[in-house]
Amino acid sequence: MFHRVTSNLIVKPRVSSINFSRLRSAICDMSLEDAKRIAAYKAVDEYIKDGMVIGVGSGSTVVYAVDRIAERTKNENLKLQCIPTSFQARQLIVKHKLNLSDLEICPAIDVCIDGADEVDKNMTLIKGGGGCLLQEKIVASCANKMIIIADYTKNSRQLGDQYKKGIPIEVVPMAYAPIKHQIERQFGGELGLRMAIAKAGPVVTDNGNFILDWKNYKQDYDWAEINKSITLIPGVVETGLFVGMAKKVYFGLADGSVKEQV
Ligand SMILES: O=C(CO)[C@H](O)[C@H](O)COP(=O)(O)O
Repeated sequence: MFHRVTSNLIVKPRVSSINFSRLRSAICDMSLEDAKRIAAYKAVDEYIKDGMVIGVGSGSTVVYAVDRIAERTKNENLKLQCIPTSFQARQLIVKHKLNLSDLEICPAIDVCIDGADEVDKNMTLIKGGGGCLLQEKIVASCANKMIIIADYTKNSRQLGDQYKKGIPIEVVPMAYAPIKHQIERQFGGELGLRMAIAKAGPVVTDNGNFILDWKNYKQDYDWAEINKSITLIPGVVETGLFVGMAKKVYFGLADGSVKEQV
């Protein structure tokens, strides 16, 4: 950076007092939130119809979808039944005074709208960044259509290109160590027990389980096969690999448009 020289004084330009990295991150955060919102609104407007049973996913992008569902429910007097995929989703449904239901009452879901941590070119997903993968997979498996909403950072060619926190695997607590060793031995990479932030010890899921995050895996795996093999290990409850489940993905882009992947 050049400085103005006045007499013998070096005067730093005022602009040097701006913290550019904070400014950049503020701008990026804003456009990322906008990207989530436009994807969520478009998906809700295109898929949610009066009388439907809907699956409500988890995460920060789903918050916008529920905002839109609530707005449309009020304006259009929609009659919807909402099945949550997590404690968070349940709270969102209750907060917006939407009809809360469950799989016992409504075992068949019309549309499930959920977020994702990464989406590859075949629409294989990594989910579970928020630790809700088990209920998310159960609810999605009951849905006629699973619709994904995400910002542009989730759009990937191969799993692992964008999302670096690993593939979540929900496990029964007593089995986490042998499962970790078996997956590392059989498939490579490293698995780490997900630790809580505002609590000492591991994250405990809504179902009372632990989460192992699998990093440094081979990126060109056949994910359907890997998913099958891992779920067969005793103590594994579910993986965050969603293979062949998503019907359509809406990516909110930084320029304000929405890209659709089918
Ligand atoms: O799978 C999930 C939670 O278990 C979320 O859908 C995923 O983590 C995406 O979250 P966000 O919309 O906050 O990026």
